[in-house]
Amino acid sequence: MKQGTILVVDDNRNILATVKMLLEDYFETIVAIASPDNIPARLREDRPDVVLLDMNFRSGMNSGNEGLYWLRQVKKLRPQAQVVLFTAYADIQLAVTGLKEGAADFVVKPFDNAKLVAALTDAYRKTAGTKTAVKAGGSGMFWGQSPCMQELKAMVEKVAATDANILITGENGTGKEVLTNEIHRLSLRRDRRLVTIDMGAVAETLFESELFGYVKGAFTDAKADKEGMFELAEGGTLFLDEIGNLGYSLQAKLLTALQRRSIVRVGGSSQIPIDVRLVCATNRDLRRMVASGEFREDLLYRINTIHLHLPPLRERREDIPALARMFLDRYVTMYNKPRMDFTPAAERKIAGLPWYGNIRELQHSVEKAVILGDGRMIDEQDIDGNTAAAEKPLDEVQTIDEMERRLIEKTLRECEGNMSLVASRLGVSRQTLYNKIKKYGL
Ligand SMILES: Nc1ncnc2c1ncn2[C@@H]1O[C@H](COP(=O)(O)OP(=O)(O)OP(=O)(O)O)[C@@H](O)[C@H]1O
Repeated sequence: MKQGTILVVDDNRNILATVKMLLEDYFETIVAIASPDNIPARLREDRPDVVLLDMNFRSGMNSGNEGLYWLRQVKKLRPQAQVVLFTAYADIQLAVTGLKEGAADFVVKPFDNAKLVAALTDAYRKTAGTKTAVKAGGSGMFWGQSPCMQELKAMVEKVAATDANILITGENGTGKEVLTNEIHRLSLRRDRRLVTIDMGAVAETLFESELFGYVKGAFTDAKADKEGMFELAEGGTLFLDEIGNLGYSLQAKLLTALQRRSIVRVGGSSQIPIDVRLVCATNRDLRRMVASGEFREDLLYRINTIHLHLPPLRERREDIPALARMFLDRYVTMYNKPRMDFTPAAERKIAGLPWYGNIRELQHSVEKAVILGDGRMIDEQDIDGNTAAAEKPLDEVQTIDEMERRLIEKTLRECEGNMSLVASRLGVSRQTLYNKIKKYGL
């Protein structure tokens, strides 16, 4: 299925033509321009979801700074568009600066077709939240068979079509954004936009104008009226990611907008009615934040009409093998590799690791194994299980509980999940071991 609009900007006409042809299977509308000077007009008229932006134009400003300049322009004129930078190998440092300034990704020239398509379709998914036709394997929500995920699925199917506000909680990498995309896809608002805003990434000073827009003259840079995220999401879904990072005073402003179902642009006076379905996500404990005075209780009630919790991967271990296999198939296709498989030892290792970075970590680990693998089999040493938390040095461990958990985890890894062996090594009964595994969510 072809979806979305992409703007491709590159002064090399050969590249422009090649990329255009390549993307025809993936994007509904492709606008290709050779001169960056036309960017503002194209943003206004074509309203692209994704911009593929060359970092080095032959004329004009030197040393790739022109690319950064245009990145900032796009972010200013059309903040909801995702920008993927197209860079020469020598410009990688520049691309990294670009990422810090809000680019979604970068692709190095000479480019690999599959990687370029994956970067652009992923970027589109971030804006549109729909299941994009990524030929190399697809990237929708994988539910798994674990009872907790099946329960969650049933709940999502029940509530997606309502307009109830939803709060999604879960550790990093558990799939809160993927779930939001799924909710939007299943909702009656699926033909309208899913607008995402990362509360952690928006400077406090810009929050109001990002969310509510502004009128011309509201501040020095306000050269024209601009709609904010609420208006952009009109009729659709507004996804406020990392809601726990929203400053206390700004929480009141958000609450007011939600209560009144209308917003006032910064510097404006008229109330603009809004019809959005709100989905918020956080990895923080908002109840605890309420108790410590960091989060407004009234806002919490407003945003969590329905609460969905995504369990960490280690609490639904039965889903790990199928997820790993799905990522294996995806990356084998994406990187044009011959058919690959896991050895039984690799399967055991994957099933036994704690995956503190959850699905994101598992995905990256499999991707890395596929990229680096040169045979048909992925063995246990190809699976990178050095999770951040597992790497935490022992002298940073603060509590006896944490020490115990670490020891059990380490032994589980070493014994590849063989419970009897783990229990005997640790000098406890199997039942005690099970109780502790449950207690620590291993
Ligand atoms: N159910 C799923 N099926 C397929 N892929 C998934 C699923 N959940 C997560 N992923 C993949 O894992 C990665 C992390 O997902 P996502 O960004 O949705 O997590 P998150 O909980 O929002 O993370 P964070 O809190 O760090 O922002 C993404 O690359 C996504 O494609």
